[in-house]
Amino acid sequence: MFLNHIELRNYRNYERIELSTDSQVNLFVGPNAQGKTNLLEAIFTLALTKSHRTGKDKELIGWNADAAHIQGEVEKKYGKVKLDLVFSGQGKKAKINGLEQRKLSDFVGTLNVVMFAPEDLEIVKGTPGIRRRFLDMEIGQVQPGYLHTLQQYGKVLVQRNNYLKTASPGAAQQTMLDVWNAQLAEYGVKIIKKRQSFIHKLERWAENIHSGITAGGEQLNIAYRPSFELDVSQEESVLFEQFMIKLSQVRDQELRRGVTLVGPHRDDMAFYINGKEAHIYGSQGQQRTTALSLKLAEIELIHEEIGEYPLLLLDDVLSELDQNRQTQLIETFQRKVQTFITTTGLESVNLGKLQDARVYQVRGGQVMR
Ligand SMILES: Nc1ncnc2c1ncn2[C@@H]1O[C@H](COP(=O)(O)OP(=O)(O)OP(=O)(O)O)[C@@H](O)[C@H]1O
Repeated sequence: MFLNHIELRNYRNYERIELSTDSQVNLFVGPNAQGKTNLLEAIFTLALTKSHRTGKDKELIGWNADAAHIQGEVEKKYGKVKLDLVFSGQGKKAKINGLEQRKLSDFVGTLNVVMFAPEDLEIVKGTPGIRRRFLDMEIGQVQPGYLHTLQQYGKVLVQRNNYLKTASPGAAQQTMLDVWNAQLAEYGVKIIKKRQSFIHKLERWAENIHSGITAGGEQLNIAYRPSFELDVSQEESVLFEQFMIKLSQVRDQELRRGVTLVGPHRDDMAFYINGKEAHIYGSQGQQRTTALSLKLAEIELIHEEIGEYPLLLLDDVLSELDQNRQTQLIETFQRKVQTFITTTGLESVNLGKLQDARVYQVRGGQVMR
């Protein structure tokens, strides 16, 4: 797919810009704090209705404004689609070709993107919460129904936690808890199955790509780590039973602590290089290569799932990569993927490989060709 055009109004430090982005490779150059990341963030947000760097939508609205607007025209296999997204004090509104979408999950997935930024190293090094966010955002892009299930699970989790905090001992309490348990397990198992399938496919691509980048020197494996011992390859009905048994086993502990101790909200995933966990034993370079392999794998995975390549957004990462990894990255996208790159200077970019790039200067919320 291809982003033809983007328009921002009161989005972070952009009061108003209209940009035609009709080139395969778009390079945004400028000093620090001028709005380069904000621009990529806007494209990412137009795809997922959420920023990659904040969970607080309010931060996206320009300081002197009440609402932020992002509009874009996307060229897809079946034709052009116009996307509109508005953030305001009342929440967010999303339109596809002028038609307001009742559920945001119906909007997500129209535009697909893969972002690679320095902080992606945290997917390998950081906390389980960062990996869950990565999983959820990526699965949600290709299977919008997943986000709906995730929301339902989140609602049950909040209510169940509230109940656990206030419950007094007795038979009535057990009956009520049984109701919450069944709902938690029903949505939880759906999430677990989707995560398992996504990680399995991601591993297939990432293993290959990683081996290519390291000239066959390193084998990358990815493992799903559910919050309790579970054979995730089993059918949903079997997993449901196992989940319910686990909930009954941790019941007293949960009542004491007033919080749900097992379920997808505590899942994790692990990366192994030549059999050793990258998080613990990997060098900074190996961890960075792992993050890069993951991102490149995502591009292929999205293509496999939806039949079109996503946009690739590279935020200030080229200068961090050595020549070999830069070449691998450029060669991957040059053939098939529309790419948006930010950099503070062209000297760190392998321009020989980016002959047809369109270069834009970014200064204080203005973008010039
Ligand atoms: N809601 C907002 N309203 C107005 N300006 C904002 C808002 N949020 C951030 N900014 C401004 O945006 C600028 C940062 O832009 P951005 O993060 O895109 O920088 P950048 O060009 O990518 O720089 P770097 O190369 O350092 O990453 C800062 O000047 C910041 O004050």
